[in-house]
Amino acid sequence: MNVVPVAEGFARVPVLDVRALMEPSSSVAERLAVATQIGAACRDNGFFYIVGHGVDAGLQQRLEDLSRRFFALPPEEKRAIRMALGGRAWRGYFPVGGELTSGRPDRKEGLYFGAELGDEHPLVRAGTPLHGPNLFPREPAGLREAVLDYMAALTQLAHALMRGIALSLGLDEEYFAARYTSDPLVLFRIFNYPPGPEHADDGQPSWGVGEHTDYGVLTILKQDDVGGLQVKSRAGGQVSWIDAPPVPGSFVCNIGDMLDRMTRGVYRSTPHRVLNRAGRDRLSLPFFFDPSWTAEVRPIEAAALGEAAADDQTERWDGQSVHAFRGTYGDYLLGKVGKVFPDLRAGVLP
Ligand SMILES: O=C(O)CCC(=O)C(=O)O
Ligand SMILES: [Fe+2]
Repeated sequence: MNVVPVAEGFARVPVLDVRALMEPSSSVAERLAVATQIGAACRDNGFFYIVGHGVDAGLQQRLEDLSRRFFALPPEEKRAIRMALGGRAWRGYFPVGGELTSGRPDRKEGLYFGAELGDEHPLVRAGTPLHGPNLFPREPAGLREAVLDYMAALTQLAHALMRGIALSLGLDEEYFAARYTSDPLVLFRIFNYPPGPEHADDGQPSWGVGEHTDYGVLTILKQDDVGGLQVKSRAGGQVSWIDAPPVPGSFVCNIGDMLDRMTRGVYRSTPHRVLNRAGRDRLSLPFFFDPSWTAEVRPIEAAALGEAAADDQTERWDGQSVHAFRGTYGDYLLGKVGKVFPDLRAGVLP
């Protein structure tokens, strides 16, 4: 496996070539070599770039171009698919300031999507939050197909990466699929971070997204060439914020709370945040690969894991423990998303 050389300054978010996980013809040794690199990154900062992922560059470009065209539409056209119209499925458009992190509005607008499920799907019929049909805009034409094709491609990629993560923990390659992700909860977002003053009226930085961790298992993020993503590093026992700048052709991967929980803190869900200082719009497209809604996520009993890490509840961005929680992944997620969109919560959540 090749580790792509990176310039000084962002060497601490490593760039990994994951080709061997994508190709059925690769040898066990080749797959293990990638897995070892992934394992090291997960034990270190919990963030890594991937290349050699095989996701079609033309599809990515098409999605990026169409997304820019959507955000450039007049506000009333974007509001035609506002999230309030998505109901329990929790889909659609929200304007700048419409989403909160730790109670503060983020300086971003965005589109929420998920697996496209019709009314006949059992979870939709049962009124399960975050499941249902997407709200696609009329304009620009083709955005619907691009989003659906991209979600399909990233779902395949996520399954392959989960096989690598399983190998990295000394587990059977199908460990996660067999227990949690054969029917994953897939959530996909397209964000536009507009330029603006670096500080809000109260003197705080004007975060595009405030400090947070992701909730599920694995996040695969496509970002444009603007930059602004920062990762909380604990390298050498020191807490510092390091940049995860754009690397052409790559995705940024990071692990979520459920993998932190499963590994008893050995693989941490690392806090991150975004500040767009570039003076132009920043586009980012996070894809969240989560356990199925009804899964109860349990610690892995594996010798490979060694000692559990200490619970980091007191240091966590929201003061919550990912280890003490009892219930299904759906329960966990609802507790989180209700805080992100308090207005919507009142209308659609149980
Ligand atoms: O836009 C980014 O770079 C990160 C977005 C993010 O962290 C999230 O949506 O969870
Ligand atoms: Fe995130």
